[in-house]
Amino acid sequence: MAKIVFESVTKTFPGKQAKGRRAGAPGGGAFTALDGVDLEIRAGEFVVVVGPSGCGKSTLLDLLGGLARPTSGRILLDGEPVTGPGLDRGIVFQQYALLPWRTALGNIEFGLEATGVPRRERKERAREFLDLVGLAGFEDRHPHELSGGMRQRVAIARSLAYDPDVLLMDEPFAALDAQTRESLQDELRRIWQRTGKTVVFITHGIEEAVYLGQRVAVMTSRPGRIKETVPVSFGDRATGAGGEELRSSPEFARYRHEIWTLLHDEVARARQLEKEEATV
Ligand SMILES: Nc1ncnc2c1ncn2[C@@H]1O[C@H](COP(=O)(O)OP(=O)(O)OP(=O)(O)O)[C@@H](O)[C@H]1O
Repeated sequence: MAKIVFESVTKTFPGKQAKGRRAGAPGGGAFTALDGVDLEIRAGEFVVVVGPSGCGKSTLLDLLGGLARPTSGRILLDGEPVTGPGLDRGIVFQQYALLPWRTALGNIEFGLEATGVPRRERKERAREFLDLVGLAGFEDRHPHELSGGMRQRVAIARSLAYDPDVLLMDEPFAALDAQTRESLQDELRRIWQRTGKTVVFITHGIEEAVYLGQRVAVMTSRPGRIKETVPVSFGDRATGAGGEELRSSPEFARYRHEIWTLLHDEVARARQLEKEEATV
């Protein structure tokens, strides 16, 4: 049984740009962000979702996180429909969403308070996860005393600490500089391999998608659907190859080109749509 199933998931929002002639706006004031999304994700799989701006990637993740409900269709998690947020899913956003008045350790502990873990155990577990993301020694720093990359590490540790089965990540590294982003990508892959979590990761970056994903799901422009999913595997990953070696390999370039080609038409279509809207 698949861990996560999207079954003909459609999401419309009321009252936005009701231009009858557009596919994304069927009239009556409704705006269709997602239209018949079908996707299955296996337990322990790392799936990356890419698509043009505004195609509904975040909406897809919000629905899976239970932060919003589909207009039609359903999302199953372990065979059960998702009806709201739950501790079985951890979410990491682009913005760190850390509590500024709490230390790094305190922020991770905060995530555990809702789970009923006893206080002493909370502290221990928070330390363990701070260690896992490479921040041992930074327990007592407040968010403003940490770099962007470190803050995002704390956010990841906070999501992992309460041991969700599924990690949902919405462009978590987008605001970081290239070097920090690449080192966090390595870190995330290592954590994923070690913990066996199911990861659904959204990005704009084709290279990031190829580097991270076991499968890359490419979405159409608005209204969003899954256009194609591309399985990604590198022969030498098993031998521990990563970083520059992998990024500069011919296999990597082939995947990057394949996904770029799939995205290209969709991005052009999305731009055209934006232009038309700006002139109406
Ligand atoms: N609560 C809402 N009410 C109305 N429209 C919304 C709402 N949330 C999202 N939308 C619209 O739905 C569409 C899809 O938005 P979404 O944020 O999911 O796209 P995205 O692919 O994540 O975009 P980006 O890549 O730019 O972050 C957009 O046109 C957005 O304006």
